[in-house]
Amino acid sequence: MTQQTTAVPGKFITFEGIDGAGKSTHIGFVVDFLAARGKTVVSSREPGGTRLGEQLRELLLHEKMHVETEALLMFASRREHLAQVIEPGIERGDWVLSDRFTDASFAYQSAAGGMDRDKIMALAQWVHARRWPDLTLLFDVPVEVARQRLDAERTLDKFEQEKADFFSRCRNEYLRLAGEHPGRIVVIDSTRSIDETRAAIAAALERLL
Ligand SMILES: Nc1ncnc2c1ncn2[C@@H]1O[C@H](COP(=O)(O)OP(=O)(O)OP(=O)(O)O)[C@@H](O)[C@H]1O
Ligand SMILES: Cc1cn([C@H]2C[C@H](O)[C@@H](COP(=O)(O)O)O2)c(=O)[nH]c1=O
Repeated sequence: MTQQTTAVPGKFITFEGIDGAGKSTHIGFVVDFLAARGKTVVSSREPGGTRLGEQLRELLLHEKMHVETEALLMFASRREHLAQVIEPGIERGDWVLSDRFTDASFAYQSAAGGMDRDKIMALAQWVHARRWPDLTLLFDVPVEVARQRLDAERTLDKFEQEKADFFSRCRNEYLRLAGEHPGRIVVIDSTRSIDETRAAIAAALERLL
């Protein structure tokens, strides 16, 4: 008789926040934290995470385009990411981390870019109706703090060059989403020191372990 073993499904954790909020700073910490607890971790990002997705990322971060084209390309990248990285990883029992997912489309293309929210929801239902993150860490800082952090460090891409009111709309939408999904989205006060922020992240992760 053949015995079939089915892996316990893994988890899906996403990182969100306005540009410069500090989310990328903490992904390495989360990888180490979970690995130390015996989890196999896959760390990825959107747009990107696959060969095609990284090509789309180049276009999305550097070419001006209609906001609906932008949303469609974000979801094209996401579809490939789900097929190649997210779903196979979760099925293997891995913990899949993604630097951004669909909440970013609500914040950037809809709230800030002006696209109809229902169209983003329709794309989300089409592309990943049954797959939403188990946990979303929302790194929250005032727009001015994020701007100072970005200015201190790099050449700005298309989104990072947007004005303060664009990021205010993004931030407000992220906070609105957190209010709508309190069981999934944990707001992390990212104005605190890196160590204090890590402690808040660790507490949120413990809930999933
Ligand atoms: N808690 C913190 N205190 C002070 N500086 C911080 C803190 N967290 C991050 N930073 C700094 O802010 C800058 C931006 O951080 P990071 O690249 O992680 O932001 P991000 O949210 O991933 O931005 P983006 O989405 O644009 O990539 C970095 O220089 C980082 O060192
Ligand atoms: C997934 C996703 C991303 N964006 C924007 C948000 C950021 O400005 C960039 C990605 O850059 P990061 O440094 O890796 O955070 O893309 C978006 O507008 N919509 C999306 O769905």
